[in-house]
Formats: sequence, C-alpha cells, structure tokens
Amino acid sequence: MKVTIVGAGAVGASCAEYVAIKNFASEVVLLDIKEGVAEGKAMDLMQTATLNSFDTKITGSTNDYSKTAGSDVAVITSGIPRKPGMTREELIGINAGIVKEVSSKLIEQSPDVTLIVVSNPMDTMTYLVHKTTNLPKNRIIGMGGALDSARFKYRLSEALECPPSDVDGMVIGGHSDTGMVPLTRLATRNSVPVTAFLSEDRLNQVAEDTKVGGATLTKLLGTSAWYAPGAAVSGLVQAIACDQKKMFPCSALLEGEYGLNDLCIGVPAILGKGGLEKIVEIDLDEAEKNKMKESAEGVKKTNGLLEF
Ligand SMILES: NC(=O)c1ccc[n+]([C@@H]2O[C@H](COP(=O)([O-])OP(=O)(O)OC[C@H]3O[C@@H](n4cnc5c(N)ncnc54)[C@H](O)[C@@H]3O)[C@@H](O)[C@H]2O)c1
Ligand SMILES: O=C(O)C[C@H](O)C(=O)O
Repeated sequence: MKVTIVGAGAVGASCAEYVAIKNFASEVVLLDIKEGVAEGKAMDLMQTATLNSFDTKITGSTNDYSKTAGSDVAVITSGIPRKPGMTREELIGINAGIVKEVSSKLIEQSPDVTLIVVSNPMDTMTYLVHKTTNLPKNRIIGMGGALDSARFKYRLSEALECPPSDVDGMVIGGHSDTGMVPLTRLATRNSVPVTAFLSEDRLNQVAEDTKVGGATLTKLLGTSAWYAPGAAVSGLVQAIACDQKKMFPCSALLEGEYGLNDLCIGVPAILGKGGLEKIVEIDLDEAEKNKMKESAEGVKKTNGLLEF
C-alpha cells in the first residue's frame, strides 16, 4: 500500500506521522514544492521509526511526481492555510490553482488512485477535482467531517464532564464556520442520547463551539490546526487501505442524495478499498434538513467563484 501526501507542511507532515505510527502502509511519499522540505521531514520522521515501532518507509520529494507513481491513496494538503480573522473561503484564489495542478499531476502517475482533498475551502476544492479530472466519483473524497465530528465529540465530552471515548456523534454539512451541521439530536453517551443529560441551551453552545472549532484554533495558533486534521486524514487513509468499510462524514459529490445536486458537501459515507463506496442517507428532521439546505447554498456560492 503506497500513500502519497502532497504538501509537507503542518497537516501533511502530521498525517504522514499518524499513517506511519498506525503501521498499515508499506510506503509514504511526502512531496512539496519547497526545495528539501519534504526530504527533510521524511528523514526526521524515519528517525522516529525505531522509537515508535513502525516499518512504513517514508521518503520525500521536491516536486518530482515520478516518485509518487503507483500510489493507492493520495492526500492533497498543498496550499495556504488561513490566518486569524480569515474565513476558509478566502483561500480559494490561491488554493484552487494549486489543487487543480496537483490533482492532475498525481493522476498522471497513478491513474487508479483515490484522492483525499484537504486543502481549503475543502468542499469547493473537492468539487473542483471532480470537475477537472476524469477519476470516477468514488475515488475523490473531501476530508472535513471526520475532523469536525472529532471536535464535536470533544466539546460534548467537556459539557458532559466525561472522557471523549464515551461519546459518539457526527457533523455533516459544509466544512465552514457557518455551514457545519452538528447532529446534537443523534449524539449519544454510551448509547444514551446526550439530550438526556444536557439542556437545549448547553447543546446549542456545544454546536456553536464545534462550528468555529477551526477558527478558535487559528486564533490561538496564528495559523490553522494540524494534529487533529492529520489524525482525521490518517483515519480515512486507513479505512481505504485496510478496506475497513468504516463510516465517516466525508465531502462527496451528491446527485440527488439529501435532495441536493451538483456539489460536494459532508454526508455520512462508507470507506473501503473502492474509496467512497456508499453514501448513507439518514433521516433528518425538518430543522436539520433546513440547516443542510442553507449549508449547501453557502457551498454553492463558493463554488460559483471557481474558474475552470
Ligand atoms: N479540510 C480540513 O479539515 C483541513 C484541516 C486543516 C488544514 N486544512 C487546509 O490544508 C491546507 C494546508 O494546511 P497546512 O497547515 O498544512 O499549511 P502549511 O503552509 O503548513 O503547508 C502547506 C504546504 O503546501 C506546500 N505547497 C504549496 N503549493 C504547493 C504545490 N503547488 N505543490 C506542492 N506543495 C505545495 C507548501 O510549500 C507547504 O509546505 C490549507 O489549505 C488548510 O486550510 C484543511
Ligand atoms: O480552520 C481552518 O482553516 C483549517 C481547517 O479547516 C480546520 O478546521 O482546522
């Protein structure tokens, strides 16, 4: 199993580290445009192999795509992150060109690859890859919901004063400060609905804190987060590599599902060796359906800024 990660910055390197530590891939190639950075990070990570007990071979490349040939899964984290006060949508001007070029070069070397798009604005970047490449739709997946759901569970565990591992929950919708739809109605603590423990006001607070999870960290760090994003991507890579049939909310191209068409947005999906193998349609109540519709309108507005 060969995994390529384009963009050896904060998220790309964190993803490479989690993939290696989970020890399921034979090879990870890190590629970056900045001279020597990918090679340096790959060497630094390889020097943790005996410390962290993994056998994955990590190599780096400065923009030489021939090194990525035959990749099973490729992750696109190349592009700029936001600074405090910015929205993800403001990154479109620079990141669209980078994502378009990178996806085409990856596919040239690995025609059967499954692409995981991370660069922001992620739902629109995922849509761009669908529109500008000829990969089948199951082989293009946007990562956002897995991260947002992890943040949702963290916020729920704070409110419940319990370990995060007690909590289950999911965030669907667009990966944006206003577009996320945390499904508070369906979240549970050890199978008991969290609505049994938390007031409506407290749950609304959890949902709002979840939606601005990325912005909160960007304000603290001066740039956007990388540990949880890297871990979330590594979960998707593992599900595909190990044919786990795990369910994650992912940005998928919708063709009628959830009453939506011609956009990529976060919905529950089964990931396995076929990439995004199935979109799972869950019953949403009227309020959730309306939030999903509003979220889709926001994503479509950003998609409208794309030039193909
Ligand atoms: N979808 C998500 O959940 C999520 C989470 C975190 C970050 N992000 C996004 O991921 C992207 C990367 O974030 P980061 O914190 O790692 O940024 P970063 O600046 O640390 O790393 C980006 C890397 O991309 C490289 N790069 C730029 N253009 C390139 C090109 N044409 N080819 C190859 N490499 C190129 C840069 O040299 C840099 O090393 C940002 O757009 C950020 O908003 C998305
Ligand atoms: O917040 C960002 O800009 C980066 C990423 O989308 C995140 O949610 O951490």
